[in-house]
Amino acid sequence: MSPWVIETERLTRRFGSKTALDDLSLRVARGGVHAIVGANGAGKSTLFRILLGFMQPDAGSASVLGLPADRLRAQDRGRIGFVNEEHHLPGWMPVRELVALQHQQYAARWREAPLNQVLSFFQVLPQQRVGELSRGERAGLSLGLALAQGPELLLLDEPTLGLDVVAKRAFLDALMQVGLEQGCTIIYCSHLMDEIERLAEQLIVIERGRLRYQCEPEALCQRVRLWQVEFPFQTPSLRDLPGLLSHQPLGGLTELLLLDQSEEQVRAQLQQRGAARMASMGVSLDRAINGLLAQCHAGTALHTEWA
Ligand SMILES: Nc1ncnc2c1ncn2[C@@H]1O[C@H](COP(=O)(O)OP(=O)(O)OP(=O)(O)O)[C@@H](O)[C@H]1O
Repeated sequence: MSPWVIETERLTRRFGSKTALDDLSLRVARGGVHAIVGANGAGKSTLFRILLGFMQPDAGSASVLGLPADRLRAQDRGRIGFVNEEHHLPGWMPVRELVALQHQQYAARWREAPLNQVLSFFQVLPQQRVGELSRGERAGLSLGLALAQGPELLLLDEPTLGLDVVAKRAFLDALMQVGLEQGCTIIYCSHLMDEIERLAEQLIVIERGRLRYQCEPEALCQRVRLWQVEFPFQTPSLRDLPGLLSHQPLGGLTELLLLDQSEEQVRAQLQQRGAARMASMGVSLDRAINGLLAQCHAGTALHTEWA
């Protein structure tokens, strides 16, 4: 059995002049929750579409559960659960009928218990029509159906988009309680840092269709430091500062986020630029990821890469 739940090799997908995935080589080990983060348009949904066999790459290859993604059979697809923010479900159908239909389709692996657990979590009733459900309840139903498939891999593409804080918490609680109990690998794509912070055991950062970082959240936090610096005269240009992720004024100070720099190097660099006083501190995961994404948006070159 392949140790990788997902493996892509130089995966490339273009849309006209846009390159959504650019030579993306990625390996995801089985088990746990892996969060994919990236700026808007980084290629996350395109990657999911290819992994699910909904779209073909222009070059490179992708395999899921050790099988080529472009040749998944119906029974292989049944091993992969998918939930996205749209929760495409037939509105006219009563929940009971939809559940029966899915049960029929995934009979071999069907697990009623996680579905019932999620439905009671969201207080969804069997006789309700899907179209009458609130957005949060539909999200719960989508998750419940995906879990009932008994998936080995669960792909979640911004599943809590548009949910209020209570529904979001209920969704994540259900996911953690039920999804992880089932032992499936969860790949979670989100822009919401509180969710990433709560769920992710591994982080995958994609920038413009390329893999930039794959590491544990704590490892990323250790690599990013926040500096508060006082420039008594004019603030110099900081664009060429090694490891710079972002900078912004804060009162009379300048705040800098720097990646992979030693204290001594930074102090020397800042003193050269006229800094009078400076202090450095650790950052939360939220801040570290936001710094990386800000840098991705700015399109500045990385001084270090690890992927
Ligand atoms: N069907 C399509 N036709 C044309 N361009 C597309 C299509 N699908 C995606 N793209 C382009 O490919 C790039 C990657 O899109 P994708 O949806 O994969 O990004 P994403 O990381 O999921 O973004 P977001 O976080 O905003 O959802 C974008 O520039 C997008 O405009």
